Amino acid sequence: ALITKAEVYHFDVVTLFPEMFEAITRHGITRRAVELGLFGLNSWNPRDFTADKHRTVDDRPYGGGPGMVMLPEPLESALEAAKNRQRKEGVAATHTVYLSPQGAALTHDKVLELAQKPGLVLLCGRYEGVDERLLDRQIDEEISVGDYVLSGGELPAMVLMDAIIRQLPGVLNTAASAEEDSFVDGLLDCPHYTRPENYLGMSVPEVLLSGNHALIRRWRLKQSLGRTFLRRPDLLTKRQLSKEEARLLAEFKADLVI
Ligand SMILES: Nc1nonc1C(=O)NC1CCNCC1
Repeated sequence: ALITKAEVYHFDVVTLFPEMFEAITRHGITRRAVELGLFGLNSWNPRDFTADKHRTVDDRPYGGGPGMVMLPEPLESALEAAKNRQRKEGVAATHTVYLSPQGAALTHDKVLELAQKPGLVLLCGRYEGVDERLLDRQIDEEISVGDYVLSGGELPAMVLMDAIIRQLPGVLNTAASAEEDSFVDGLLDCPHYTRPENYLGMSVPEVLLSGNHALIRRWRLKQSLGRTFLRRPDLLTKRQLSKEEARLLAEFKADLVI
């Protein structure tokens, strides 16, 4: 098939720790994607937008209490610089996401939705958080990667970026996108095996050595259904099962030693 010129996805990240993002630009699939020019990443450090000698980016909270809050002015300037860069790169309507536990839980559907845009501005918080007036002015959407507290928004930002990058055309080869599909169709992945055939006395399920691709497909689907039932029954409530899937799940349950 003719490979169309893939558009570049533009990330502009506001962060006190830009070096952290080497975790995705210098390794693996995402490194290859940036080298192929499938996405671009610019970072904007609020410290570079301070006006005082000490390059202050945080201060004590009004109302007292522990910890510090990020000052709005350096963030405002850094976000404006980030948005200007997005517009220069041709992103007509910028979309700014703030990563925080107060955001909506990140889902695969949200990843797909954001991957359709031409780019994103990502605000990474540190300390207790960010002055609410900055968020009111600047943030289109708040997203959480889970109900636990991290030291900064950088790792959540990289989780979101990685998931988006994998959706961009030209990033995943067919094998990797097959892996993606198996996961994405709302079920947990099946078990995987590779050499040696006998590992410390443990063998590989016979069906996988049979070369019977119909049986192998069926076994894998049954394992995905069974694992989802055992480990994440909540996912099953959200997913219609085909007649074949319902039958395979029933078989899996019957095989369980109760
Ligand atoms: N969970 C999270 N999903 O997105 N961000 C998350 C987070 O824990 N952020 C920290 C919250 C405390 N201040 C520093 C940042």
